[in-house]
Amino acid sequence: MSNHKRPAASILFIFGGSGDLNYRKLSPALYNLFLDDYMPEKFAIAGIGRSQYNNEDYRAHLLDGISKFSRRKDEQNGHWDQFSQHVTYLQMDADNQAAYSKITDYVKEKEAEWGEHPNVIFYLAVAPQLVPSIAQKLGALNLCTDKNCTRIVIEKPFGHDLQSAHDLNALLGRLFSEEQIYRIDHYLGKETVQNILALRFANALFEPVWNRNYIDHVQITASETVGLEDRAQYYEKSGALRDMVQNHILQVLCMVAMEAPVSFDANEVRNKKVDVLNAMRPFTKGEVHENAVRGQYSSGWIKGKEVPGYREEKGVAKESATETYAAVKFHIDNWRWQGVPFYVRTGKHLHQKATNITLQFRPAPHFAFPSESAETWRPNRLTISITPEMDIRIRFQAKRPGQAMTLEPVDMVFNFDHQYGDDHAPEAYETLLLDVMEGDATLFMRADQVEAAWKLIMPILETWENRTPVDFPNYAPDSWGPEDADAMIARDGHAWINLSK
Ligand SMILES: NC(=O)C1=CN([C@@H]2O[C@H](COP(=O)(O)OP(=O)(O)OC[C@H]3O[C@@H](n4cnc5c(N)ncnc54)[C@H](OP(=O)(O)O)[C@@H]3O)[C@@H](O)[C@H]2O)C=CC1
Ligand SMILES: O=C1O[C@H](COP(=O)(O)O)[C@@H](O)[C@H](O)[C@H]1O
Repeated sequence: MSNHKRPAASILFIFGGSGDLNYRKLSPALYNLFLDDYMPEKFAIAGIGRSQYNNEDYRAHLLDGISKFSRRKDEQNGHWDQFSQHVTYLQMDADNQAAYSKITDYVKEKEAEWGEHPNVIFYLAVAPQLVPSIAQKLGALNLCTDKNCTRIVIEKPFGHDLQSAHDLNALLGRLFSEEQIYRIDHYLGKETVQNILALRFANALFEPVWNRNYIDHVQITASETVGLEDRAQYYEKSGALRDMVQNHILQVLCMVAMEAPVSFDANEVRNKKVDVLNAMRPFTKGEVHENAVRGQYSSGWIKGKEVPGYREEKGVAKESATETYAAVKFHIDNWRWQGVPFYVRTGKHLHQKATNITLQFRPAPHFAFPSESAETWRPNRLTISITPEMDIRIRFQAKRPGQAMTLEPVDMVFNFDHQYGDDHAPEAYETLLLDVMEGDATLFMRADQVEAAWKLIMPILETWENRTPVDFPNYAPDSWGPEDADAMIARDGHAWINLSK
């Protein structure tokens, strides 16, 4: 979030250095930061895992990931060779406290080499059950007297429910100060998500209409065409509500609904966001049915490919009740948003990969045009497309050329690619890793935010867990989800907005 300069000397220890997240996302992000001259002048990256690698093999493994997943590949111009000299592999079992001497030794070695004490960043890209034990062992190292130079980054999922998130926060709070803890939500690192703040708070144009007086309702969609993708072990215990709504969607909703921050200080922005979560109306268990819909995909076809139903996927229980789709109608009980429903939905194997937010406006107070022109009239909309399309569009009425007063909805569009070219945007993990090195936590979730989000969805989770879904599977691949979700929004006289490409 800050205007970036090069961070101070830093060592990044990546627990899970041999894992998938590091291979596909973290290493490519660090490499791109290096190419863009954002890495500190003095830096070291140490991947940690039990798998066997020497430094050379490990670097070759990461280069393979970069060649497949980085937005910029190794272009044989010597950059990779320079970057890879900063990369080391530490083979160790994170369950073994004695092995952590490898970390302290490495820090001492770098201190001696660089003649200064670096920031020490621990990135926990490991399964959530390992996090408490690693955090405890790191806490016991007492690595630096100035606490703020040690930082710990925690990947999602942060807890499985309110209680486990609370317990994890309590544990981390005993070992580190809140300023040292960076809870990742990669959506917050997306350019288009950060741009919501610019749109709202750097322009005078939108704020006067950004409220219940002008906005009829808000929709947030995060639809995916992919299915389970071999992630049964994680997803069977998670489901769409935990995987996408509790974190990404609620964080995006907060950015749409928050009050203007006084500054972009990390705590000021996060205070304003948590105010939204605290103002959101919790459901009683009796209200869940009216306000939340779950779904699970059947077998079928998507984009010309035959796919199994969720219950037939590898590692999934035959009678699995895990939802691969969730839609919820939220209410925010404050002056700005009273009476404005926020409809959110997400799902796997849906018709389109699209994450977007639409604010639909109320009609103009008086319609003075000939009655025939009402037929083509459509409500104003402001749509922010986050991924894969990256644009902001405003739909308004225009007069179609001709002698008759015929109204027609047209779009005014700001498209990131057209404006900046298509290699403009850093990946979310680039932004977030740079922020961690700089010590800027604005785009990370604070303890109270995470718990407020869990608190909100707990009644839905508990209701669903106690009631077996009788109608699963209830939507076909390549569709827009279960009919019940259409019925939920239709009861309010609305329909889901499916943007066409
Ligand atoms: N992959 C992704 O795209 C995303 C992942 N995440 C989150 O990131 C985390 C990691 O996911 P992912 O990379 O996919 O998982 P993987 O299973 O691919 O990697 C797990 C890593 O943990 C290491 N590990 C496990 N046990 C130990 C141990 N006792 N000591 C040392 N290292 C150990 C493994 O190393 P080794 O086997 O060598 O010991 C491996 O490097 C999860 O919390 C996941 O939810 C979040 C968003 C996206
Ligand atoms: O965190 C997650 O996000 C991805 C979707 O992310 P996106 O950046 O591609 O929109 C989702 O597929 C995954 O299930 C979830 O864990």
